[in-house]
Amino acid sequence: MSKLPVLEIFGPTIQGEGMVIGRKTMFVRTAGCDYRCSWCDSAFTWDGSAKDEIRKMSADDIFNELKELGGTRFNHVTISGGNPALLAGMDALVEQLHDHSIEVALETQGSKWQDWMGNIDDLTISPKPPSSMMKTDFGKLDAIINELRSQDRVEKHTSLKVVVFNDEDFEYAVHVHERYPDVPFFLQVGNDDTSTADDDNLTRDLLNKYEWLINKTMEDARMNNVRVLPQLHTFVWGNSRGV
Ligand SMILES: C[S@@+](CC[C@H](N)C(=O)[O-])C[C@H]1O[C@@H](n2cnc3c(N)ncnc32)[C@H](O)[C@@H]1O
Ligand SMILES: Nc1nc2[nH]cc(C(=O)O)c2c(=O)[nH]1
Ligand code: SF4
Ligand SMILES: [Mg+2]
Repeated sequence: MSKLPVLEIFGPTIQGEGMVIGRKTMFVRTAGCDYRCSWCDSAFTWDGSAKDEIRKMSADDIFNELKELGGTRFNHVTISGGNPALLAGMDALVEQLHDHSIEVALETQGSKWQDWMGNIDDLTISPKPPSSMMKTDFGKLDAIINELRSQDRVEKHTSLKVVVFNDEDFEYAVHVHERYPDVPFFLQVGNDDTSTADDDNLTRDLLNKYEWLINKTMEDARMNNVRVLPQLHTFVWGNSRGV
């Protein structure tokens, strides 16, 4: 059985972002990413700083640890990273969770497709705006969205989520929404201080940014069918890891 590089398993907590915000969930965070976003809040998954914490785990190992931590107090697991879509061997974990009536969410940036992504219950695709310094391969993203459309996964099981730091990012978000108008769309506030431990300052700053993003959306006729969200977990736990 193939082994997966795992950096964190935690929960139960709440899903702090996107299409199932507020949902009670466990998290599995894999190591490794094909991107290097300038503002990545999980850079430890790819910058080498946590390389000693990476564990090679089978689907069984991961399932057992989820059960040890969460017992019977969960029925939803979110797989994030890093980019879990780098890992072909994730299919076994998704199947095992489904066999136990546990729903599965995935966070990925839309740069890679794996066949098991067609079985994800809550699939968040988060293409990266200019402030990240990454370049979206729209040919790749088109192919992924078309694959999901052909499997009838778009309406109920998929969403797009774009993090916005500035006006240019907002225009990028408009472009993505207009390119895939049938995919439920979320705007997310960017956190530009992912290392501060001053939660009061961070919260005030993020609330102001949320208000800015709301106002921009309210004024824009191209963005009538979107949802605007903060990262809810940062309001409760700041920049802490494993929550
Ligand atoms: C850490 S990423 C891991 C999954 C995948 N690599 C991705 O980017 O979608 C999870 C989510 O956090 C978002 N994110 C990362 N850094 C952020 C920041 N500084 N502020 C707001 N959202 C951020 C990403 O855009 C993504 O939607
Ligand atoms: N509570 C909580 N919600 C989240 N939603 C997306 C997360 C991620 O890092 O992918 C995340 C996370 O790390 N924690
Ligand atoms: S794609 Fe996701 S994990 Fe990778 S660098 Fe960007 S935000 Fe971080
Ligand atoms: Mg996060």
